[in-house]
Amino acid sequence: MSALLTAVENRRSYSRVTDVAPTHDELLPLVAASARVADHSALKPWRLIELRGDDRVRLGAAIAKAEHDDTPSRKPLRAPLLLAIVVCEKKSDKVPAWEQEAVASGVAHTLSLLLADAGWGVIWRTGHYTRSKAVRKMHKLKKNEQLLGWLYVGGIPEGAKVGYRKPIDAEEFLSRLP
Ligand SMILES: Cc1cc2nc3c(=O)[nH]c(=O)nc-3n(C[C@H](O)[C@H](O)[C@H](O)COP(=O)(O)O)c2cc1C
Repeated sequence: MSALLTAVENRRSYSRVTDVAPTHDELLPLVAASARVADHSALKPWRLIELRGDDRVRLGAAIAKAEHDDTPSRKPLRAPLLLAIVVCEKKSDKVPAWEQEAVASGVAHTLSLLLADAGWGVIWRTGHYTRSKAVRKMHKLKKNEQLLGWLYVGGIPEGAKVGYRKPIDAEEFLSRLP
């Protein structure tokens, strides 16, 4: 079995992580590799924003604002590092918005896999507030940008139980044209 197949098969999400996180410099090669996803017209319609320390408190306040809640949300504090996934829609006659979202999404999935392979705990999270005005503003998104959520990243807790996802019957998902 190839190392890639094993890595993909073994990937799982960690909803609980410890407070260690990859540094900016450790992330760079993984981000560069993730950029190798298929990208129609090579528009690179994505970017990532690192949220660490008090950045997460600011996100908690923005979430509360979006949800008309008096108490700041503690959700962003569940991991030491959040990577906001941003799709940056580029002007193109050839590549519609949905294709550009597919590229940004591909980057996020690939980066999740590479982070998992490097030994980090990762989970992709969103929420009703993901595309709210308050959360947009806090990330200083431009008009052509939208959030696809955040990769929550941290250390894998000792003795963390491996989640189970029932294997699919691939025959059900792969068929010939009717
Ligand atoms: C776009 C996207 C958004 C998601 N949002 C959430 C979320 O807000 N909360 C959550 O618990 N899981 C969310 N998930 C699912 C988790 O990332 C994860 O896949 C799920 O918990 C199953 O775990 P597994 O990946 O180990 O099978 C999201 C996944 C994707 C792709």
